[in-house]
Amino acid sequence: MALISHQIALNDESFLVKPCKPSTLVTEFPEVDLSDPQAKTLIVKACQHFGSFKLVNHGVPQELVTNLQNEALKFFMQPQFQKQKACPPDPYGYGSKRIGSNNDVGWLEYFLLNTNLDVISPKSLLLLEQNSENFRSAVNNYTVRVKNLCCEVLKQMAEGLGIEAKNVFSKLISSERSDCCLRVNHYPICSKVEEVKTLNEGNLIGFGEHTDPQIISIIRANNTAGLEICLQDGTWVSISLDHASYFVIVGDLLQVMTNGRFKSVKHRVLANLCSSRLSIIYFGGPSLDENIAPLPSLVSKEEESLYKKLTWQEYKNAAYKSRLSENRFRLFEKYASLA
Ligand SMILES: C=C1C[C@]23C[C@@]1(O)CC[C@H]2[C@@]12CC[C@H](O)[C@@](C)(C(=O)O1)[C@H]2[C@@H]3C(=O)O
Ligand SMILES: O=C(O)CCC(=O)C(=O)O
Ligand SMILES: [Fe+2]
Repeated sequence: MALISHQIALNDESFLVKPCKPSTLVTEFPEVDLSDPQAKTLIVKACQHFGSFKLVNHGVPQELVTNLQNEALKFFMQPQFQKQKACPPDPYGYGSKRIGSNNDVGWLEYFLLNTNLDVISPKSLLLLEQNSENFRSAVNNYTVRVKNLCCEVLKQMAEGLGIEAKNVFSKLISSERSDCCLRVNHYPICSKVEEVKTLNEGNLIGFGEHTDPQIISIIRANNTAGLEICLQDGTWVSISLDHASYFVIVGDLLQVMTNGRFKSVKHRVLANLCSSRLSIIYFGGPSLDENIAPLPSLVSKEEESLYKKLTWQEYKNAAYKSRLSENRFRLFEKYASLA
């Protein structure tokens, strides 16, 4: 199905980001084959250096992805008044151009649902109910499989880190009350290409720089470029993602639980001026009352625990009050208030 070209007015100056450091294409970006016996070692290495990696041979059937993409496109093609029945996002629901509740904007529209039926929010239910049975089953079938994938990847991380209880991370996601969500982002083509080129050296922010607050995020996108990650030296690299691979991102909670061994990576999406982009992201979060702190087995005698304990609810509340690009780690840092 062809992607849609939307007309969104380019009159909001906050889209026009300051020229950012140019991005480079890293050809040797880590790619992990989940069926490779070395996968756990490669995953740990990638999470330490890049806070992310590409994942192939993951076992999620292409059909589930294609169904969800098609249903999502049907949703986005509806008239605005129909989509806006699930607006404004709270954070769940349908959103357009505004991200979160703190004046962040981006060249996109999206829907966000929490997927666990035990804790599903009213807006997520509304979104499911206002759409067809095909939409609901595409969402359900996909989330069941991607959640399993999340757990598999988290088990490999635990094994790779030499942790005895290999379900130490995955049990947080598989719990009945886990706080996981599914987001579908649609970045339309910007029809005013010339205007953007002149005003902003060709850069139009789709989704501004941020880290993901949860444990892990798993991204699937159509073939369109736009996703970038920030390397440790502050340079941005463009991630070329084909339609069959996943991109896995370490979230803030995983950085805390690994006592900083894994890096929660800053990433952003630049809108593509030639073709629209559709991405599907599954965010794996623990139950709201889960205490998050560095795992004792990862804090060696010589080291100290870098972060204090917070529940996911405490961290989530604070994170959702912050701007997209804010450094939310201060909340976890033990010595921040002494500085
Ligand atoms: C500006 C914001 C949007 C966000 C909540 C926040 O206040 C800061 C974190 C943002 C983020 C990034 C990852 C996910 O896309 C998201 C759903 C999340 O959990 O944290 C978004 C939030 C959002 O879109 O509401
Ligand atoms: O759309 C994408 O590829 C990534 C968006 C993102 O980082 C997010 O939704 O948190
Ligand atoms: Fe993100």
